[in-house]
Amino acid sequence: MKIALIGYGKMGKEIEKVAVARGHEIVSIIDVDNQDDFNSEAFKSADVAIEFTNPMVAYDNYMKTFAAGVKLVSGSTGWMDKHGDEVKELCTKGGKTLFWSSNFSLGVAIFSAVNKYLAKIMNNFPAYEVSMTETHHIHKLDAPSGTAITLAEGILENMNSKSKWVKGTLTAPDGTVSGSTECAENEFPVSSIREGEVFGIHTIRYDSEADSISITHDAKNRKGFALGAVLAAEYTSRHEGLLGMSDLFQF
Ligand SMILES: NC(=O)C1=CN([C@@H]2O[C@H](COP(=O)(O)OP(=O)(O)OC[C@H]3O[C@@H](n4cnc5c(N)ncnc54)[C@H](OP(=O)(O)O)[C@@H]3O)[C@@H](O)[C@H]2O)C=CC1
Ligand SMILES: O=C(O)C1=N[C@H](C(=O)O)C[C@H](O)C1
Repeated sequence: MKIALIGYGKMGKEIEKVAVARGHEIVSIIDVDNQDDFNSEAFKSADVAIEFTNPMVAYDNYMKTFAAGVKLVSGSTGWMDKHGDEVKELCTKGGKTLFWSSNFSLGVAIFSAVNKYLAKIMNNFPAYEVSMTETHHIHKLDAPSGTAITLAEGILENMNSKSKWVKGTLTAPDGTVSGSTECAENEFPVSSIREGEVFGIHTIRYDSEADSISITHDAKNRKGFALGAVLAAEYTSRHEGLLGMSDLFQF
C-alpha cells in the first residue's frame, strides 16, 4: 500500500518504521517546510495519508488531504472542540474518509472497554467518587489528553450520576500545580501532569471512605500507537466515511 505521512515528528517517524516493516511504501512526507507537496502527484498517489501533527494545524491538513482526494488516518488531538462537528459531517454526508482515534494502541482499546464496564458497575455503588489523572511528556500541547477525554466520555455514557467532566489540576513540568479538583455532584475531575518524557499514563480512580479502586494504562513506548495507526490505514484503504477504533477491534 502507498502511504503519505503528514507530520514527521515523534509519531511520524515511528509510523514510518512500522509501515515499512509491514511492506508498505512511503510515497510522500509532508512537514512544515513543504506544504506545496499536498498538490504533488506523489501525495495524490497515496492510498491513505497518516497525519500526526498538533491541535493548531490538524484541521487544515484534513482539508488539504480531502481536497487532494486522499483518504486520511489521523491521531492528532486537541482540534475536536472547534472543528469536530464539521469534520464529522464531511465524512458522514460529504463523501470524505477519516479514521480518527485519540489513541491507536490495542492496550487503550482494551482499557477503554474495561473503563466502560467498571463505570456501569459503579452505578450500584454510589459511595465511590470517580476521578481521572493523565500524565504525559513536557512537550505535549493539549491538556487533558485526547485519550482522557475519550475515556471521560465513556464514563459519562455509562454512569447515571455524572453528566459532565471538568478540568481538574494541571501539574506543570516545574511542579507548579494550578486549578482544582473541586466540582459539583454531577461532575468529575480530569487532572493532567506534564513531566519528563512520559509516553502516556491514564488512571481512573474510584474512591470511598473505606478504600479505592484504580485502573491504569501505561504506554511503555510509541510502538503501540504506531502499529494501531498502520492497521487503521490498512483498514481505511478498503473502507469509506467516518471510521474509528470500534471498526478495528470488537469487544
Ligand atoms: N492517537 C494516538 O494514538 C496518538 C496521538 N498523538 C497525537 O499526535 C500528535 C503528534 O504527536 P507527536 O508526533 O508526538 O508530536 P511531534 O511534535 O513530535 O510531531 C509533530 C510534527 O508535525 C510537524 N508539523 C507542524 N505543523 C505541521 C503542518 N502544518 N504540516 C505538517 N507537519 C506539521 C511538526 O514540525 P515542527 O516540530 O517543526 O513544528 C512535527 O514534526 C499530537 O496531537 C499528539 O497528541 C500522539 C501519540 C499517539
Ligand atoms: O501527545 C502524546 O504523546 C499522546 N497523545 C495522545 C492523547 O492526547 O491522548 C495519545 C497518547 O496518550 C500520547
